[in-house]
Amino acid sequence: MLRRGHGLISALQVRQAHRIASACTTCNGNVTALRPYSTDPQAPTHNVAILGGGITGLASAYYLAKELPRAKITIYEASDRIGGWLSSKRVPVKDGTILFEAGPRTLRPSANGVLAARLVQELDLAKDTIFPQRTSPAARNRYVYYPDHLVRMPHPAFGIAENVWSLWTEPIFQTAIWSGLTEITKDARSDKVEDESVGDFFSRRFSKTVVDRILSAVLHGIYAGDAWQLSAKSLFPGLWRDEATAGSVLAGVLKARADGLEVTKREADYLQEMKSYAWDPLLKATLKDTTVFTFKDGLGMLSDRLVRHLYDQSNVEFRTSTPVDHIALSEDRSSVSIKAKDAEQAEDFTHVISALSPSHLNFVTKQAGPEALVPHIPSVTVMTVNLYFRTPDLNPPGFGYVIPQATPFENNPERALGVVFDTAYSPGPQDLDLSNWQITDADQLKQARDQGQLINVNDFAWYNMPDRPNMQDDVKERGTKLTVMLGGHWWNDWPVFPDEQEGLALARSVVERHLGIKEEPEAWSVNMQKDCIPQYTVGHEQRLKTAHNNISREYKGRLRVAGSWMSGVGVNDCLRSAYDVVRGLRDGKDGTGLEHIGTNEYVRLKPVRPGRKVEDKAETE
Ligand SMILES: C=Cc1c2[nH]c(c1C)Cc1[nH]c(c(CCC(=O)O)c1C)Cc1[nH]c(c(C)c1CCC(=O)O)Cc1[nH]c(c(C)c1C=C)C2
Repeated sequence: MLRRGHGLISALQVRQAHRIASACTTCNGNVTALRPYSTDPQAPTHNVAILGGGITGLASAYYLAKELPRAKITIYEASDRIGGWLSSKRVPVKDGTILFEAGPRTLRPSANGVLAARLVQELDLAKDTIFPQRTSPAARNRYVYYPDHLVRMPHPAFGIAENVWSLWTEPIFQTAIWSGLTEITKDARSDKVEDESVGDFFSRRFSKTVVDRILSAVLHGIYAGDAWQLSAKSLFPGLWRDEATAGSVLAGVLKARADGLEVTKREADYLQEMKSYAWDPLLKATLKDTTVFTFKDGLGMLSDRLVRHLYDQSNVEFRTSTPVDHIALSEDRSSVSIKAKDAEQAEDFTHVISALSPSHLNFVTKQAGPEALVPHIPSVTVMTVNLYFRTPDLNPPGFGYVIPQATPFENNPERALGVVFDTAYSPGPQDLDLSNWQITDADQLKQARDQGQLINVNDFAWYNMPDRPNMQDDVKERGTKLTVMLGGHWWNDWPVFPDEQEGLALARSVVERHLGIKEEPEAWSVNMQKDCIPQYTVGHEQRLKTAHNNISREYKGRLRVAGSWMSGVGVNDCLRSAYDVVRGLRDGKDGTGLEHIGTNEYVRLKPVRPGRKVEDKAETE
């Protein structure tokens, strides 16, 4: 069995271990001197095992330590690495180092993302955060590749003329306006329809062309999934309900504008709670000006910082390289025993939080097949290929582009899902040069900082006005960094996936065809993210209800679940499910983490009055 210190060392990449060693006041820079686990003088109230050391497991441990400070917490992770899909690495290039993200790369500070923003404050990450402004091209310019070129999606900031011209002339928008205008005239679905695919739902309400050319692109960018398989009820619960209650999606949206948005009671309570948070005023102001944010060493900084924070808690133990073989409820139902693969004996815990995928959970509960604890939830594999080119500005300014299902095969034979323009998220060497600044008076900026005011330079909000902005790519000359996303549902039936060299060749072929980039990349990285995105296919809600009933019946509140397979596949959603599962445990309910699924209690939020700023709206909602 691994003790706390040993577990930590093997848990982290060398870079992480060094960071922790230097940050930990009790370690004297020597990782082997990290103190072993020590118990609280007062008996622990709960003895909780967390299965899985990805972002959900880490966040669950974090919220547990906060909400139940006397709980003993043990984190089991099968691999020798903590952090799961969050995977950032620094790569050398000729004139410095650049940062490659294999998985998610940005976070939104709204809705479930308020939790991420709170972690920025609580883990003292604000000074390492990069805040692209909501007016920046990274935030505004989003492209879709259809049928053979990039189309910039309309945005109020581009003006009526450009937006109308684009809507009128681009084939991607064919039928979009007319189907939007006539949506309200279409019959509502029958009460008997329990769920249907996003494709079927939007085809009925709007048009098939809208699904194939626009919506499927959006779904690629989030789920890497197939519009004709994903569930309308689970992905668009608000619109699904609008059709049932208001007769049409448009009528529902108009009603929400007039009378206020209808949300579940649980959601309203969460939003209320988020509103009362004690924000650092400067961070709050900075976040209001931001739609996405990231960190100077990538999103991996979030998991690193969580690990460091947890390590400092005497009641938290990491067990890495420790796959769990099975778990079982004790006969008197007072505990769950966990048997790790190489352990001689099982260990008892009062509660277990599983941050595992459904198939892993079924494996450890020995309830797979027809007896599965959690019904099968499919997932897709995404290959991300990071490319770094010496020449700057090889892509148009913006966030990147997604490729819809309707893009003809000859224009996307690689079956790419999209390309992210990573250089847009981070200041570059040009931002160090004062003469490049939109505001050049540094003294004035510093004065503003001292008064706690927000400081924006070029496209970024500079939290606390550092002498040097946070940059992901530490280079003398700016280059172009892109990530090509391949696979997803396109690879569903493939018996084998491309290897590294094939992935690189596919990605280069994509950027040559779509962006005209023929240059040899100076650095690259191919990352196979096997089964990384769960697919909420038609009937997903029913599967979650079944899972809830099974877990509740078999484990009587002793086993609870969290993760990306239930109510959202993003990092923010993982944080939210961790937050909720811990609060369920704290409140002592006989919950599973899935008790909210299909709840029918709705409340109406206050309507947003015209003229009110969007950001104020986000905060209230
Ligand atoms: C590994 C690839 C991923 C793809 N989607 C996700 C991942 C991790 C998950 C995801 N992506 C987005 C959302 C919406 C919520 C949000 O936080 O914005 C979710 C849940 C949006 C998004 N899509 C792309 C980016 C850069 C973002 C912002 C969030 C992030 O950094 O992941 C680009 C993109 N992601 C995927 C594809 C195919 C794609 C194409 C350009 C798949």
